[in-house]
Amino acid sequence: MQDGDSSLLRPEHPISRPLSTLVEEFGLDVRGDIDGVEVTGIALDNRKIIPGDVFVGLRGAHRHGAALASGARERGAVAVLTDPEGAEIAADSGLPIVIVESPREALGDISAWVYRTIESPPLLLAVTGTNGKTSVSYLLHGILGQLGLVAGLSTTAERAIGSTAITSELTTPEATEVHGLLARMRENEVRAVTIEVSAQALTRRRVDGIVFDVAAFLNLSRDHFDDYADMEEYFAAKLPLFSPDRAKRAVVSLDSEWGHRVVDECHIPVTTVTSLPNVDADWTVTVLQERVDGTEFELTGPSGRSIRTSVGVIGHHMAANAAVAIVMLVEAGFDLDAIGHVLDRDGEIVTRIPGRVERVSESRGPALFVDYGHSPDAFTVTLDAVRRVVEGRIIMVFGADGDRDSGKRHEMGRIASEGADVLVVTDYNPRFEDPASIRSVLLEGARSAHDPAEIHEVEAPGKAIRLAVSLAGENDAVLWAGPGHEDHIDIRGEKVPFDAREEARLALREAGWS
Ligand SMILES: CC(=O)N[C@H]1[C@@H](OP(=O)(O)OP(=O)(O)OC[C@H]2O[C@@H](n3ccc(=O)[nH]c3=O)[C@H](O)[C@@H]2O)O[C@H](CO)[C@@H](O)[C@@H]1O[C@H](C)C(=O)N[C@@H](C)C(=O)N[C@H](CCC(=O)O)C(=O)O
Ligand SMILES: Nc1ncnc2c1ncn2[C@@H]1O[C@H](COP(=O)(O)OP(=O)(O)OP(=O)(O)O)[C@@H](O)[C@H]1O
Repeated sequence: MQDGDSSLLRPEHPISRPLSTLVEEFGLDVRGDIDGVEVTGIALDNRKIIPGDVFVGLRGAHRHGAALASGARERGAVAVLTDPEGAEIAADSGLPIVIVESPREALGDISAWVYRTIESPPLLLAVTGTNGKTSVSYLLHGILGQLGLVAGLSTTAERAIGSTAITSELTTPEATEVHGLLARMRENEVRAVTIEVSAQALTRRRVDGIVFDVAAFLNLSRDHFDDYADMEEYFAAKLPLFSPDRAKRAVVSLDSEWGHRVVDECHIPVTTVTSLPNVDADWTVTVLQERVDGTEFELTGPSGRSIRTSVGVIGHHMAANAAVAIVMLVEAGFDLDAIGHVLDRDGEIVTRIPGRVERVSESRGPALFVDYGHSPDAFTVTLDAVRRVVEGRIIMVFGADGDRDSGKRHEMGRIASEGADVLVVTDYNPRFEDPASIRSVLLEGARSAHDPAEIHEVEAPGKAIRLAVSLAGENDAVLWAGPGHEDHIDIRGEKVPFDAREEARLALREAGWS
């Protein structure tokens, strides 16, 4: 598995199709000669072009992709697909130009045509929400494997076919890569695919050309206010996933108020789930036991049918995530008893969720969890989960993403300070921002708490985790929120290798805890 490796995002044995047929079927305009031109793939980054590809030139924030058409031709592109502005820009590229008014709007269907992904698709599952998408996707992937299916996965952390995986760049790949991945999965006889769908992916039409069998809505809370003006706009970006042209059925968690809005406003059959005691839903999850190594729960559905099992991760929220995964499979046509049978056989949902409250410590010494939480709600939920499984203090290490929704930082600091006993505020992906000013807002938030925690500031994350471990006693817990599965820190656009889980293990070893 390699960062930037996109090998799984296109078929190994592509099917060649005449460009003229594409042009005819989609009623597109053409400049240049396309007679005899055969297409085997499609890509919107000229660096990822391989011979036989159509290069899609999109207008971006920094450039018009069509300006890079000559480079695409050098790598073997057979044509450029672009908008009227791009057609002018790419005029001298030496490639035939296919013109479409709005390439993003057409890209899903065109990519589906190139890779023939509409023909006999696998079972298609989608997961959206502010928090929990990656976790639910891995839980689905795990149960599908336990049921004996070859399963495929696309998440923030990895794209995977069975046990082969590559590191992800975006949460949801662009439409060209989504369909390339589906084609690759078909070659590998994948029967069920789970795709994590971000709000940005819906806004940017990355999952067009797909009709999901079941789509789940998990929750909505403050995040991504750099992409969306407010919660209403953020919600409006998510809602289109629950329309008949995108999904056949919905599974909606009523754990956030926004779930009720999805139920009221969507136009496909809906099944509801909740982990809250006083909310009416089709399915209810009850947490039976919370341990440092996992959570046991019971899920009860219509006519009292129930299932009792465990997930090997801490937290009420993980039981709620697992419940959504199970209900999605029931809605997809799997028998609840068959699911119950494999879970009983294996003793739990067998999965590995990278960097989501992942315990990296051993049985001796403080419990150390590395998490991907980077929103106020994720902090609340994980701190609550840790508090319920440890007797001692919580020492929390965290920072905040640079160049991402700066308005949430104060609240993150306050929540951390109210939920933990000791804070170590550090750096996390400063990108092009000044890391000291990110920390200062987090610290301000932390100091504004009703009953503030003991607060430390340590710039370097490696030193921060070592301080946290040195402050922790046998019965305490260290929660490192932010880096999760990531293997680098982004400093001014440079990806500096940094693996928080590895650093945390080292820090424990150096402190004599393993
Ligand atoms: C802000 C944003 O949406 N940026 C996206 C955008 O980049 P851009 O507008 O800066 O593109 P650009 O650099 O102007 O380039 C224009 C075109 O030229 C192409 N190009 C560019 C350079 C080059 O050398 N060769 C080349 O062909 C690009 O592929 C693009 O098509 O177009 C690129 C190609 O499609 C995307 O990869 C990129 O996503 C960036 C990486 C991103 O971070 N997106 C975020 C907003 C995002 O989508 N996040 C969500 C989830 C987040 C979450 O839940 O936490 C996600 O699904 O990942
Ligand atoms: N059901 C949930 N409700 C609230 N918070 C959750 C839930 N599930 C997970 N979280 C928190 O959100 C963090 C991110 O989890 P996960 O990666 O599964 O979500 P995500 O929606 O995929 O986020 P991202 O798109 O940023 O990867 C977790 O590490 C945890 O702190």
